[in-house]
Amino acid sequence: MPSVCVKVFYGEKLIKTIDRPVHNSGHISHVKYKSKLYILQDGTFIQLIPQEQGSNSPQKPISGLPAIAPSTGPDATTTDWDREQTGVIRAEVTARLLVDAGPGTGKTAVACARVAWLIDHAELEPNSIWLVSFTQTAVHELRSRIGSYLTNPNEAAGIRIATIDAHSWAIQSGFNHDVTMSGSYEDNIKKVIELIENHDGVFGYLSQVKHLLVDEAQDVVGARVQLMLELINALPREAGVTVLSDEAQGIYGFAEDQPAAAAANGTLPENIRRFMANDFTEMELLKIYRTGDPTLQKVFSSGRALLRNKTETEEKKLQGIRDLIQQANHGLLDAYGDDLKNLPDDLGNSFLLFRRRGEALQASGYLGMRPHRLRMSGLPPMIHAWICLMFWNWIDSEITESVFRERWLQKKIQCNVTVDEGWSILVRLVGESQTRISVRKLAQRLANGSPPIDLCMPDFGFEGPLIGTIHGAKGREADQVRLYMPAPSAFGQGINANNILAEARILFVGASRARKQLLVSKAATLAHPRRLMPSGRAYTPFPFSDKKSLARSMVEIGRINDIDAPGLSGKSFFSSSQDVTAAQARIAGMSGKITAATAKATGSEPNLMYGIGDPEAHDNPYAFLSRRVNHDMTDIAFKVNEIVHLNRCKIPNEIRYLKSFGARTLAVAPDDPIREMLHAPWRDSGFMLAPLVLGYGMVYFRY
Ligand SMILES: Nc1ncnc2c1ncn2[C@@H]1O[C@H](COP(=O)(O)OP(=O)(O)OP(=O)(O)O)[C@@H](O)[C@H]1O
Repeated sequence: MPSVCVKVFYGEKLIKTIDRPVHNSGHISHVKYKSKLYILQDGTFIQLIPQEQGSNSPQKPISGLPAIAPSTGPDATTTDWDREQTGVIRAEVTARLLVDAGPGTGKTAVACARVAWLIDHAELEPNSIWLVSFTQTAVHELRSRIGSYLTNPNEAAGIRIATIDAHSWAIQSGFNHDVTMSGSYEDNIKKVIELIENHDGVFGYLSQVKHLLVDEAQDVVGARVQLMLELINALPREAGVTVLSDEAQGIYGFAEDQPAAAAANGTLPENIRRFMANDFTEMELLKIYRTGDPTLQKVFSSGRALLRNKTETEEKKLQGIRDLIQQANHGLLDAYGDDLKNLPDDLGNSFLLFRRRGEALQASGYLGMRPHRLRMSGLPPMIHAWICLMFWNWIDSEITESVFRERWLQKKIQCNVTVDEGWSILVRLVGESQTRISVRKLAQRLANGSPPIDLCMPDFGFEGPLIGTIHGAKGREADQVRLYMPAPSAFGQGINANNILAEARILFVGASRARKQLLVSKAATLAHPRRLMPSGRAYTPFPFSDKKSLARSMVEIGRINDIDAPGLSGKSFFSSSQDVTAAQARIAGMSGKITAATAKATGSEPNLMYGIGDPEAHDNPYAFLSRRVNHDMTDIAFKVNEIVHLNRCKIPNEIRYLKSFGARTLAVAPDDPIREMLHAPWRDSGFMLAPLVLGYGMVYFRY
């Protein structure tokens, strides 16, 4: 077959020149590009059609991502990449690489550039590339970063980027029709492994994968390691695999207090070395790009060397990391509370990082109504409010594109997604065809614990500095990092005292997020938040009191199930649909801003209910806390009583100092029996608005 040198244009832009075999049908010559045939125009060039032209064009975006940021980092195809990075980005399509490299050396950037290269140069279809990321929010950022490297950014929408759990859900729900993801996460992963091993359909599905990338692989431990090994095993031999990790940053769990025991059988890279060493080539990235500051570079490189040193004791490693951080400190901050009360104004690009969730919540409390964002484990999925605004009174199981567009206009939806983008995201997720989506499937999909990231907000809050746990900031960077380190004495008091090495790594991860400045302060020393089993709620009992008559504790409010569907539209909380309508309208009005809230108790135990409302007003609550809060409060009251012996074991009358960070959509699956407890039309639609309520205030127990 003759071949020809073809110029590929995207709009006016020449994007590449390639050699291609020519196919002839009749007197028309075609060439194949990315698995599609194009007519050779003028015998020498093909024209890809930019997004705004022709709805059936092969280049029509298959999803409307929220606007993709223009490239700020290095371009995937330019020579900005160093030799080691280029070696990974442009490795053979079928290569299986294990890349271990320190913080800020460009692992994530390289992973994104590799995906872009695989699409643009190796011509893989975007949907044949799977990228596994550690957290939901990282997924969000990876997609826009890849988009910024691609010739046609819209192709980023087709790449399968998800957390391991979301990939598992996709496999399960595709091949096991009575899937419920209700078991423990270990059970669910086991079921997926069984499917991969035994189900021909899954095998066929995985045979379409041409490349698998895993970022932050040092944190893949426990059952997820087995799942990833099975997945790699099930891929066709010619599928490439790129695994990126930094052993020195291994902090394992999703949560800041997940037991280190989860890593007993080793991390994914360790297991790849153990079982698949012959299939993988090990590579390194050497240069630190995150920061040019010499003191920070020293923390990055000396810290990593210390943590990887096999002869040093864990205690010495922890002390060594603390010392390095103190030496790199660009200026000591005031004591914790004073620093937070007097924060400078221009902290938009700063992280305020804490070791524990309770401390981060407390810090958010200090900031009051001042704009800030929050990121950590345990918060509910923040599904965009527009989903609920569109569907709260939609009771059919499907909706067509034209009706969807009409409703969008009628309901005056205002959000950071256009109607076109909204529709194409839904078509991709739950489309029955290009012009019809299943609203029923949408409710099902959003009700499970890992809703698709394209429909979620990355943080609680919209602007200002980001407050969070070090775990929540993993893989990210900011110009300034304010690191509130636990006092050395805290290590005997519940902070992983039996895993000193993990603590050293956590501090290392926190410090190595900084691009320009690292400022260090101490976290509050009085606070000893503990975990409450089984919910994981943080609380800080206060054993001392001036008057000796107070039984009190700070208690975390705002965990995943603290507000559930009955508390938003349930018949046992609201007397009529009209009351729910009024409450939902108030929540809609809180969208996009931080507002003060308080939860007041009505009724008496065991039927006591906490209604959330405006602290100043005396009107009806707009939402109710779930019974889980009552149960945990009762347990905490008893625990506090063990300390103060005041026999004040009744739960508080009021939970003050709450804040709402706006509104999110809460979905209830169509077959969930909870629906029967709700007023119409929420019972039938399954979509309602929930306030993003959070707090870590002091509560007073009664007798
Ligand atoms: N070749 C390069 N030239 C310029 N900047 C680069 C280059 N490679 C990476 N960077 C930039 O360096 C920063 C750190 O990169 P990245 O976040 O990918 O590192 P990482 O190895 O994943 O870090 P960590 O392990 O700490 O999460 C980013 O801002 C990225 O854009």
